[in-house]
Amino acid sequence: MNIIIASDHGGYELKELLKKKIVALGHTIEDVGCDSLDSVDYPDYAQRAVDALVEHGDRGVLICGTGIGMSIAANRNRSVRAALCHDEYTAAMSREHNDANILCMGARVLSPERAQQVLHTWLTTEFVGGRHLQRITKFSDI
Ligand SMILES: O=C(CO)[C@H](O)[C@H](O)[C@H](O)COP(=O)(O)O
Repeated sequence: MNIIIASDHGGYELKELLKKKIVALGHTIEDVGCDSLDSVDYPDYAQRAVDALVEHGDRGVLICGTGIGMSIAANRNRSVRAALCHDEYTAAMSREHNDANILCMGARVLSPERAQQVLHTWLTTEFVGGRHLQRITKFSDI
């Protein structure tokens, strides 16, 4: 898959670590910033990632301090189902039940080890469809 990744300054170091993990899993990666620990505004990077995802990406990974701001921003786009995940269970459910196309994580919430586990689960879990397809289709009515 082609994975679009972005962070703000709070997620920059975790982003750099997770890029290696994504490549090791055999995916291509497109990093749309940020590029340092300098303070930036997370909606700017959420928007860059969403634009790239909608245009040519398969999935997205967004990281800020809590993951909350990135998830709020990304979900403003109607093509996005961004899920803020804290553990392997929420990561698996966001894929199996919600067909999440963006994973959001908080670098100030998760240890680097936990974040890598969450990412691995999220990238390797498939949507199960069925009643869950019926439900996520209703997002477009809201
Ligand atoms: O989700 C967030 C905000 O809703 C993120 O945690 C940001 O990374 C955080 O707000 C950044 O805070 P800072 O004090 O400017 O580093």
